[in-house]
Amino acid sequence: MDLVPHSYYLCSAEQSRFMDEKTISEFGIDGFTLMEIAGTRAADFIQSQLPSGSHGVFFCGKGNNAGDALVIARLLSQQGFKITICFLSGTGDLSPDTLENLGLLQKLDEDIELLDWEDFNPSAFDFIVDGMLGTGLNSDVRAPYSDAISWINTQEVPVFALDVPTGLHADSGLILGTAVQADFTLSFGALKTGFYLNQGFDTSGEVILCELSFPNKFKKPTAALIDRSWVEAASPSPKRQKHKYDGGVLYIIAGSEGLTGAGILAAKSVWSAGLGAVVLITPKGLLEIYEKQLVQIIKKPVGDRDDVYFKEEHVEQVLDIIAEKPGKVLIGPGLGRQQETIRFTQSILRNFEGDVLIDADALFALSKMENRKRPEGSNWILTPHPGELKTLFNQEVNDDFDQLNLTKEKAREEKITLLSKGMPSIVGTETGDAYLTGYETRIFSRAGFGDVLAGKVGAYWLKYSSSELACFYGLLDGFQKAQQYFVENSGSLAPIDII
Ligand SMILES: NC(=O)C1=CN([C@@H]2O[C@H](COP(=O)(O)OP(=O)(O)OC[C@H]3O[C@@H](n4cnc5c(N)ncnc54)[C@H](O)[C@@H]3O)[C@@H](O)[C@H]2O)[C@@H](O)CC1
Ligand SMILES: [K+]
Repeated sequence: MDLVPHSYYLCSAEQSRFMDEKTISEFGIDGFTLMEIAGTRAADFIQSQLPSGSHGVFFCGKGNNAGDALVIARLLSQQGFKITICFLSGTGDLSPDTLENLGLLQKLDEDIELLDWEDFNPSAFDFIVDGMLGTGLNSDVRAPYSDAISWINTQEVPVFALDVPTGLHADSGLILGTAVQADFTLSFGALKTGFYLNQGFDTSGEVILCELSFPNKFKKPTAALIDRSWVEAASPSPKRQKHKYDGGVLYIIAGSEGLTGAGILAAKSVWSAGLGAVVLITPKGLLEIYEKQLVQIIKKPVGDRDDVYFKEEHVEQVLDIIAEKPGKVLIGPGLGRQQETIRFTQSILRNFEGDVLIDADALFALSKMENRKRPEGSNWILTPHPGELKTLFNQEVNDDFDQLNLTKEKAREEKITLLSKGMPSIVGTETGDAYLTGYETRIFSRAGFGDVLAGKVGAYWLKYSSSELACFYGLLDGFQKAQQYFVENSGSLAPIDII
């Protein structure tokens, strides 16, 4: 996680509380000051979005989330905004800092409307601020909070959620009962994992990080967001190649009768990432197809003319080929699930002491393997989709939060790099770190895109020698190509064209 700027860290509610408490008790900045900073940053943002004189309604609970809302209300009232504040649980039981902020608000001369939910009279507001519940949410949202949420979600004016949209679980991104549908979420101190998991992506709107004064040493994130800016800054400059084999060769072991498309997509994807040294290993019976489709790419046939899928008897030959030049292996796309192919794949995985990217049908073969120990000196990247992840580790994955936890846990336990495809896509590393995409990646689950992604990951693995960077670039570039294709072709999908 050393390479990641802190603004890309993703934290849980507990980690947010931890940073808060440590900053207050050990570092010496009190909670009231932190609340003032949070509110100031949020007020600046809201002000930048709206004309002065706008009328906002601020929904407040009784915890510190409401305190943030009261700071914002106070600051905006001084800038010509009209303010209505609606308390969901009255004002008799406010947290100490929130109560203090209510006191400050009442000292102002401005005409600020303060009322309880029972007296709330829906009228035309220009914007809504959600200061009901933040990281303190601990169960399904109760009335009257749920009633307020129902009303908020029918309004067409901008909704600014403070820290977390009320009802969204900050860790899992699951909606507890009901949740505020935010246009903007102003997240304090650190981004939350829940914005990018499960319903979080569709509930949080645009996420804005409002930095607080938490010292970096207290930041212990659950994961980090993958972003091109820091990924590029963290990449070593690729070694200048004199010869096309200098960076090593990517050997692709793919394809079977009826599934040659997967091998073609993967090989073209590697090629288009600018990697010249690609060798496609194929059963001899399929060579003709590849000769027509992959003119630029070197093919090495194994077995006999009537072999149209890999068999155990090809293992020796394949091991000899991949030992010819230094490089890495991509195994899986379109291999098929014949018993003989499964045994072939397992034997390669058991015997090859090098770097292997395991995808698609090779993941299936791996999941059927009794002893899954990696050979000494080998490094593995696995790229399962959610179904393959379940089969591989024989565990239920009910939602994205499970997927994040399982990906982290298994990557660390098995000392592998796990790129778990889905929305979001999650990368788990052998050191126990996790990274996830904060953008639309559902496209990778469409037929063909998995092969394109595997090709890209393989190419970048060779280029940078880092399995993590390989996964990040695969996800960034694969997505960029797919998105570009979508725009140009108004949504129709044909992966063969996007590589
Ligand atoms: N120093 C601090 O503590 C800071 C806190 N900050 C803010 O404080 C928030 C956390 O404050 P709190 O821990 O007080 O928690 P919240 O303000 O999120 O809410 C806690 C209150 O909500 C009630 N509650 C929990 N679940 C409920 C449900 N399902 N239905 C109805 N009521 C429910 C609890 O009984 C409790 O009274 C953060 O999200 C952030 O907005 C920021 O101001 C930064 C500084
Ligand atoms: K909130």
